Amino acid sequence: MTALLEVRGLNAWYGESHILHGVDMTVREGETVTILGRNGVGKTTTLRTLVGIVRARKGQIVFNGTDMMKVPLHRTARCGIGFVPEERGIFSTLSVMENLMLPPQVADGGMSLDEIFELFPNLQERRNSQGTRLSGGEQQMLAIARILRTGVKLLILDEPTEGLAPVIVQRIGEVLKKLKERGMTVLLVEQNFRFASRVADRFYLMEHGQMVSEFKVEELPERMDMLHKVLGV
Ligand SMILES: Nc1ncnc2c1ncn2[C@@H]1O[C@H](COP(=O)(O)OP(=O)(O)OP(=O)(O)O)[C@@H](O)[C@H]1O
Repeated sequence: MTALLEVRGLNAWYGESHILHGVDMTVREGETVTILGRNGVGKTTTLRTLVGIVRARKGQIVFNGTDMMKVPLHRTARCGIGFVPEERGIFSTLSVMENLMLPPQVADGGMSLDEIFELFPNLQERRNSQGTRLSGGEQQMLAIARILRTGVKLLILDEPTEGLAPVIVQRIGEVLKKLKERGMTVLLVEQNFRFASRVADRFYLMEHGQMVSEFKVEELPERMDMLHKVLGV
């Protein structure tokens, strides 16, 4: 598999606070990769730095052949990276339908409304509901659906299952599996280890602003002792 995203020696700062200390990671085309780690180690900051929200950064980010260090935040989606933040980023005063009609198509391969509603039947039922009236799970699905409309090649998700009921978590897992079948590449941060172990092909474990370990899903059994110690899973 070819590397879609290559990150080398990535450092990032919030003001004086040095948060990322040389992050190295690779995401290959079609893979689902999960970043694991305790609270506060820099997982969210890694995603925010990759997409260019955190600009105080140093190092290399190459995506699909483009040097992302030179790309302003508003051009990130055009380059093919879509980001769903923890707070989801939908327009809560607009309806489901309006939220789905707004995102610009940035590349070929953006999903049609029919495809979106096939993947998220509940969004079709709620098509006229305002964002604020949606459940947490529906909001998360709408946030993902909005990104899928654009045609990006890499979907980045920050804790997509946070605060959601087990049945909804399972639905999101099914969505990610279907996206994988379509060839989508996904990078996510996830605290829910059970969920992550079902959807991911590969994991990075993060500590103190660096990736300290990298392993495939097949290697999970032999890593469980270490993960138990670090994450308490
Ligand atoms: N906007 C900010 N300004 C200053 N410091 C921040 C900011 N956001 C996060 N931090 C700090 O950066 C460090 C890394 O935070 P980050 O959110 O990336 O961690 P995380 O691994 O995603 O953990 P969590 O699961 O708790 O979000 C923490 O020490 C946090 O307090």
